[in-house]
Amino acid sequence: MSALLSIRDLSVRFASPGSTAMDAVLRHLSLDLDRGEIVALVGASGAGKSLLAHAILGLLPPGAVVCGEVRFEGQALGPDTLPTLRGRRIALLPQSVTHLDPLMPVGRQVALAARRAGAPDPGADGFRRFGLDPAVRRAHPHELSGGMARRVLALASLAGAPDLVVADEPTDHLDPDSAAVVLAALAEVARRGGAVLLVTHDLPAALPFAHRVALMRGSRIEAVEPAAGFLGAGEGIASAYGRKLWQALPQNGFLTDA
Ligand SMILES: Nc1ncnc2c1ncn2[C@@H]1O[C@H](COP(=O)(O)OP(=O)(O)OP(=O)(O)O)[C@@H](O)[C@H]1O
Ligand code: NI
Repeated sequence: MSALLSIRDLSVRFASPGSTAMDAVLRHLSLDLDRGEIVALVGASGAGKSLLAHAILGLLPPGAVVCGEVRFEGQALGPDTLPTLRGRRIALLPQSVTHLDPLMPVGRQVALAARRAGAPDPGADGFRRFGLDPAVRRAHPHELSGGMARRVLALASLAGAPDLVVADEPTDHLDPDSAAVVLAALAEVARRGGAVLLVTHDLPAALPFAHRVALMRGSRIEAVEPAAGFLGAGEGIASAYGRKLWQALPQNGFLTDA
C-alpha cells in the first residue's frame, strides 16, 4: 500500500535579496508518512521545519521556487488539488496564533473549520476536551492567553477530522498538562488511521507519541530514526547526528562526558 503522504526530492529556493542567485532553504527532502503514523520533525531553529510544513500545504510565500513532488494518497499536491484538500483532509496546525481571525469569536472559527470539512461543530464539548471553558467560545483571540489560543488553534485544525495533520510546534508555550491534551488529540488522529507530521523543538516530549523521528539540519533531512531508538545512551540510534543530538540533551548531558 502506498504512503498517505509521500515527499520526494523536494527542494525550495528563494531569490536572495539584491542578487539574481537563489538560496536553497530546503534541499532534496524525501519522507513518507504511512496511515497510523506520527513522525516527529526535529531540528534547530532555522533548519527549515516550518518551510517544509508550509510547502506540503502549498502555503509558501510568493517567490518560492519549488522542485520535487509531494503526493497525498498517490495524488500530486499542487494548485489543482490542494484547495479542495486543505482544511478538509489535510490540516495545518500553524506555529503562529496570528492564524486566528482577530475579528471573529473563536467558537465561530472552530464551527466554521468543522463545517468547511463537512464535520459537526465540536461545540462546548470540544472546548472542554482541550481544557477550555465553553464560555471561551464567545471570546475574540486577543482576549485569550497564548496557551489558550494555541489550544483553540489545535481544536480548529482537528475539527474537520483530517486524515493528515501537519502540526507546527503545537505545544509551544503550553504548560505540560495542556501540551499532553494536544499531543493526545494528535495521537488520536493517527489511531483512527490518519497520520501526523509533528514539528517540534522538544524531542523528549514528542518521543512517547512519535513512531519515527526525522532530523533536520541546514535545510536537509539528515536522518530518519525509529523513535524507540532514543533511549539510554543512544546505542539504538543509527545516525551519528541523531546520537549527538540525543546525548546533548540536558537530561542526557552526563553522557557526553563519559
Ligand atoms: N519568505 C522567506 N524568504 C526567504 N527565506 C526564508 C523565508 N521564510 C523562511 N526563510 C528562511 O528559511 C530558513 C528556515 O526557516 P523556517 O521558519 O522553516 O525554520 P524552522 O526550522 O521552522 O525554525 P523555528 O524552529 O525557529 O520555527 C530560515 O533560514 C529562514 O530565514
Ligand atoms: Ni518553525
